[in-house]
Amino acid sequence: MSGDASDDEVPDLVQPPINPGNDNDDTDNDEPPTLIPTTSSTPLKSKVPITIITGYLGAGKTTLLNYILTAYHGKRIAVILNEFGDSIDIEKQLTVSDTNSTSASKVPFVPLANGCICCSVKDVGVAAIENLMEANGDFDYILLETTGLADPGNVAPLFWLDEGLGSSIFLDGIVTLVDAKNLLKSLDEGYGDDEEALEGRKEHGHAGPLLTTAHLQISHADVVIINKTDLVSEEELEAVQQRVRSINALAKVSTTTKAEVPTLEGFILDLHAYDAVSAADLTFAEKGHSHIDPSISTSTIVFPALREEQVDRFDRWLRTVLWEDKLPDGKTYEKFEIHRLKGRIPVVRANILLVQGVRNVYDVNEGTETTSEDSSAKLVLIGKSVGQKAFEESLLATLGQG
Ligand SMILES: Nc1nc2c(ncn2[C@@H]2O[C@H](COP(=O)(O)OP(=O)(O)OP(=O)(O)O)[C@@H](O)[C@H]2O)c(=O)[nH]1
Ligand SMILES: [Zn+2]
Repeated sequence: MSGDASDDEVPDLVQPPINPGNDNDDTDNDEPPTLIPTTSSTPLKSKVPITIITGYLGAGKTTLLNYILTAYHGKRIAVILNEFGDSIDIEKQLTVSDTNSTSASKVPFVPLANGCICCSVKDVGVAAIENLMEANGDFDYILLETTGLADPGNVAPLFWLDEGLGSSIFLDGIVTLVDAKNLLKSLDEGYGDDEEALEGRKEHGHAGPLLTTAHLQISHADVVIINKTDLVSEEELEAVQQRVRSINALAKVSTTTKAEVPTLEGFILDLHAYDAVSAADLTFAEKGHSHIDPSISTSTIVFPALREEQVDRFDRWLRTVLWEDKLPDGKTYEKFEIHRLKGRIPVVRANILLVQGVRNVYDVNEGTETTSEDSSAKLVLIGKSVGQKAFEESLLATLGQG
């Protein structure tokens, strides 16, 4: 091991200077993202994973939660329902809880069997959840069920935080439930997406093929569970699977009835989807080139391993693409949008770089493998218009190889 860190250290989790999704006026019901000092007397504890569970109304989110709570013994799990002024969630509490059901709407926390608790919150955020944990003791795992219309791309960056912030939780992964019977219709027509939401998305440059909440929930997923398979024929199920894979070739896809997934650990829980990038993750994505879905697709750029002096240029390319929504180095291109990004970028005579991104937040870490001369780099992009040739041309031009 070389003792001293080189001065061009790989950047930590990088966020754009201004978060374009957030207006910056100080609404006073919003807790500021305070840094939590790590110097307190609390002994070092391991961080608690949080899994975000999304999926449209009735897709089977609560069914999955109940299944996990029954099947995943030996862990204290906190279930958090993100209510957003949605009355349905009171019902959810009742479904999940097996005690205290009558007072569920008054008491924020409902104790569940096997030491789990359930609560319903309006403002999801690290501070809110850390308060919850403080008030209720330690938990081994947190499951956050979002409302059916939530865009996971807005929720994920709240929990995907830099080590330096000293947070006690970390984002483990996003699990999206889809309803086998209704998914194709939802992707083609939008579901429950009110006019306003669709108009809003158009204003954000989503003209052209319809980009629905169903797309967003699939494109950001680490795991997609196609539930309610009992309601469709084999052919219908096959079509749904293909459509899901064409949108997101990085996600693991499985099919279930009553959300009964074959295993939990490593399959929907404890994924470490935001800190690891395995070669296997990218291999499948590289093969998929179908563009069945008109709005969102997965695309892989393969390019030669970087020389050390190209690492900064690569980072500049990422910043321009993710923060400015532009392809650097002057090529004409179609307007695009990146939801998720993963890459393994070997650097000649140095360690491999592992790249992770969700929307405009990204992270580059050094892996342990060193690079052989002939290994190539792979960058997988999920989003709108990510299949265009201009991506590769722009990247190679920025690296000085074009
Ligand atoms: N036929 C069939 N019904 C299912 C399946 N899984 C769940 N359901 C039923 O579908 C309904 C909705 O399931 P939930 O788990 O409440 O779905 P949800 O996504 O939590 O719904 P909301 O919280 O309302 O958004 C319930 O009546 C379930 O019993 C399945 O695989 N097949
Ligand atoms: Zn539910």
